[in-house]
Amino acid sequence: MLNASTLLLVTTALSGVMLLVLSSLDADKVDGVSEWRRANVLAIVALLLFAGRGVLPDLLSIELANAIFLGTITLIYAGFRRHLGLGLPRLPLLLGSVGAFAGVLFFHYALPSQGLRVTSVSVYHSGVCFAIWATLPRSVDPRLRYPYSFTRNAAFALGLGHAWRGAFYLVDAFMPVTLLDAATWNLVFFAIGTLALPALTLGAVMMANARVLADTAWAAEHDHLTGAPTRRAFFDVAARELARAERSKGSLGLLLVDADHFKRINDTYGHGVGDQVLRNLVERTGAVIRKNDYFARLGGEEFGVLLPDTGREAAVAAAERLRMALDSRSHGTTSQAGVAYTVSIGMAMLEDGESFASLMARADQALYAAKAGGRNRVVCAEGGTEQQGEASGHA
Ligand SMILES: Nc1nc2c(ncn2[C@@H]2O[C@H](COP(=O)(O)OP(=O)(O)OP(=O)(O)O)[C@@H](O)[C@H]2O)c(=O)[nH]1
Repeated sequence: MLNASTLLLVTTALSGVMLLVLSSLDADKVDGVSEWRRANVLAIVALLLFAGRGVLPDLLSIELANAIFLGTITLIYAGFRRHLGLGLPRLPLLLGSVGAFAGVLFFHYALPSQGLRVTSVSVYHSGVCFAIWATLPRSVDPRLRYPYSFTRNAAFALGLGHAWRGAFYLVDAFMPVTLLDAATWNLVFFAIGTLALPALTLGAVMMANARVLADTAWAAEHDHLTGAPTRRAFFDVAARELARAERSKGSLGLLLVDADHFKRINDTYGHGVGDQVLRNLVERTGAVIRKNDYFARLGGEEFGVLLPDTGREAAVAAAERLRMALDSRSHGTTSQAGVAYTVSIGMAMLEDGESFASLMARADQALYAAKAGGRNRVVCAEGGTEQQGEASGHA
């Protein structure tokens, strides 16, 4: 038969399991994990003290147990705030927890009422659960959506549960209640009180795992130096765009962008400045291309831009606009790296039934022609051969 003592032991075991799961996460890499861990350690201590009611002195099984339990929910909340990069509203938490603990003391020694002690503690727990619910954002990266909505919903349900628990014991404030009583309502409210922590920790673990996976996926798809998408991501997007263009009989343009005399920049100013030039190139390109265009670092100082749904003329104009935006000499400024640089661009338009490898090869030939033609220019490939000078820039 289920009774409160069994529930206490099950919840203690659950907190132990949560602690083990949290230990598998790197606290240095995931913000909030150390707070969640400490909360579960404290929960185990508090639950064991609650279970010792009648055996241990009241000071331990009531005052100390409740004080620690107030600390656990506070730490869980602190973990969520830190995980989201937010500061902690210390004053409301301090006032709330001190108020709840004062209630425990008052309704133990001044006006003894087990029910009102439960109400004092429940009001604080309810407030913190609603604060967690309000803190977690609704719109997040799709990869984080499920863990966030699970945790928000759990926090909201627990906030309601605690509020109900507080109100229930407020109404029957002076009825003799024993916390470890097996009465049905008592058990339900007891479960709400004790299972809140494992439920919120489960949400926290799911959020932390999703964050680690999302960060890993981001790192695999983005270049460490410039933050631009990688060659691998570029080819994935290119395959999708090629299929889409074929299906809708739409047009697809490709630009290969290569920094001019980059070796000279490295040799003259050092690799650090070369790196800054690459970052600057990525930043400026991001500001010039349209939202629908896709830009990636293909390797070294070479970049690719996919121009979906773009006709030839518009693609030429986009390439020329990009070349000019990257030519710091043309508007009399230098890059943030402190050195002027230019780029050459090879452009090709997808032809009927053409593979992406062939499109790349034609854009590459056009880029080669742009370099051979004096650099700082755009050359467009035409069918199997490139057309020089159609949109050439200044040499
Ligand atoms: N600083 C820095 N340099 C890089 C990076 N990746 C590649 N490079 C350098 O880029 C230079 C490319 O040199 P080249 O292929 O000779 O081309 P280039 O000097 O730009 O000459 P053109 O392309 O013909 O105008 C090499 O010196 C590489 O070491 C990087 O991430 N950072």
